[in-house]
Amino acid sequence: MTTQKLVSEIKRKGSFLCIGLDTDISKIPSHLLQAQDPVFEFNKAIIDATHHLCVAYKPNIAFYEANGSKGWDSLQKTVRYLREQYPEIFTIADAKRGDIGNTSKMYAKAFFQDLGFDSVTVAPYMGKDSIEPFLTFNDKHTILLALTSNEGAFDFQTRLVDGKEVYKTVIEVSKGWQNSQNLMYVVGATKAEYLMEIRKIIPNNFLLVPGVGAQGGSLEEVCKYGLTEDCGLLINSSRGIIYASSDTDFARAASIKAQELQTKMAILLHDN
Ligand SMILES: O=c1ccn([C@@H]2O[C@H](COP(=O)(O)O)[C@@H](O)[C@H]2O)c(=O)[nH]1
Repeated sequence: MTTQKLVSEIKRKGSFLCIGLDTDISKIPSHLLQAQDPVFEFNKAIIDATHHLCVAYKPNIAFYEANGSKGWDSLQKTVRYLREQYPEIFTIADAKRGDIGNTSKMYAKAFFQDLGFDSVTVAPYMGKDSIEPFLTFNDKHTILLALTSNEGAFDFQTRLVDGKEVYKTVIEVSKGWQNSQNLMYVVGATKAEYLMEIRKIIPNNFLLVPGVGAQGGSLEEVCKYGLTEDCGLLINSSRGIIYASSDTDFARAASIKAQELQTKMAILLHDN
């Protein structure tokens, strides 16, 4: 999906919500466990109940890998379902990959070609040759970890090296990579106070912002410095939406939580 199409969907829906499909088999309602693929049934119900309120879904690959080959089946079925039923939705494989060039090429093939995701998250630690194989895919987006939402972000990312924070160097250097127009960046909602500085380096790039909801990040704080003319933000919430109820009403409960965020987003977009 092109950035232009993503922006037009954000405007049409009045939403820049991304729903995280971090589907943990031990947390899904017990009545679904009789199904042949409980994880897919859960995802399908969540998607059907919330697709009109969000513009993106982000399955975190760890939750699928943890179930072995069955997990990959559930993931594949989920992405196919989204592509066939809701082709206007932007899909994010939260996989945090990156390796030497020829290995990254295989990761890119797996997530963009085989699974057909619109985007994948990657770690910048191994540098340019580990990321460029992802960037060669046109109309696909590579989402680079910049400043993550967890406490451990302070271990390396905010450290000064040659007088500059590592996360700023990551963003600045990555702007010079081939096809860097295909880059988006992860910035945690718990780090909203850093957004003013980040927007000075990348005024227009889309940011994927996890950490609203269960991690306590504030939507309003993120928007204060993160919003651009074209929105420029995808705000993710996973547990806060998909586990709103553990009973038979789980999909409706998820849609209520998603609606709460979408309503606030529509106002923020309107006032922007
Ligand atoms: O900095 C980061 C990068 C990725 N994540 C991922 O986003 C979701 C957040 O889930 P919640 O349940 O809404 O807390 C999850 O998949 C993380 O692995 C992140 O939180 N922070």
